[in-house]
Amino acid sequence: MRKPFIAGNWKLHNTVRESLELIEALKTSVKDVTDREIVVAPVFTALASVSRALQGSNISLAAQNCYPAQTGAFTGEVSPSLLKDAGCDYVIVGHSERRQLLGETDPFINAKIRALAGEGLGAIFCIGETLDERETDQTLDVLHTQVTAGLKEVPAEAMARIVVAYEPIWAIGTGRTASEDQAEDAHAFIRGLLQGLFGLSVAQEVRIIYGGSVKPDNVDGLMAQEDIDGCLVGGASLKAADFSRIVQFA
Ligand SMILES: O=C(CO)COP(=O)(O)O
Repeated sequence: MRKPFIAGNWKLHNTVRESLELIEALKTSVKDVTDREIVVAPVFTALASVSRALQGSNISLAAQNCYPAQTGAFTGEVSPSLLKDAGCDYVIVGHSERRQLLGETDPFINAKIRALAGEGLGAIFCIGETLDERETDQTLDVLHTQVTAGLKEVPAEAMARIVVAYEPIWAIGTGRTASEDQAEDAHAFIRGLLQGLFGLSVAQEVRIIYGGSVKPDNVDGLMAQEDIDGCLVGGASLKAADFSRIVQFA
């Protein structure tokens, strides 16, 4: 039985004060939820404060990025061990915004996932196709490449802490969600890829979550699909009422 995993990716939003206001509102509205894993990913500068505010709550903390080395001459970068020290349980890796805007490649993303696994941290591993790739029937090829390259040489034991996020790029921030069938087809395909890489029992345990314009009014239908185990929410995670409704999907 896969526990639903609902994560809010705050992207480049919210000062420390705004982050704390959002967290206080969210803590109150989801305090009775026990059957779902709830995660928020603030900006780096708010991690320590949000971590303190989350102590004793049912919400976990994620960072939005990491560098695949623990220490060294890497100006401006942050390592998995420092993120763990700051209170993080998860790190988002491979987000399409970083792939597209910052040129992150599959091997680099793979190195981050292995570094996180080595530190015992979870990864929220994002994959997904562009609109052009979908329209030219390349979606499954793209997902195949991203999954096999991103999870190369990742130990099967680490998969218990890795959540795969299917985020079709054309659905991110556009208000255009993948249909329930489109999302379910992609998720079932990804689960099959995981089975090929790690075997049936691992594939059945890994949470595969959907991201791309998830809102209070479409979450219930998405979550009703067999292979959709949660959501990675951008815009709607910045409003406590919307995110709390998404967490408490029907
Ligand atoms: O990129 C996303 C989450 O990582 C999705 O963003 P939106 O929910 O704003 O479409």
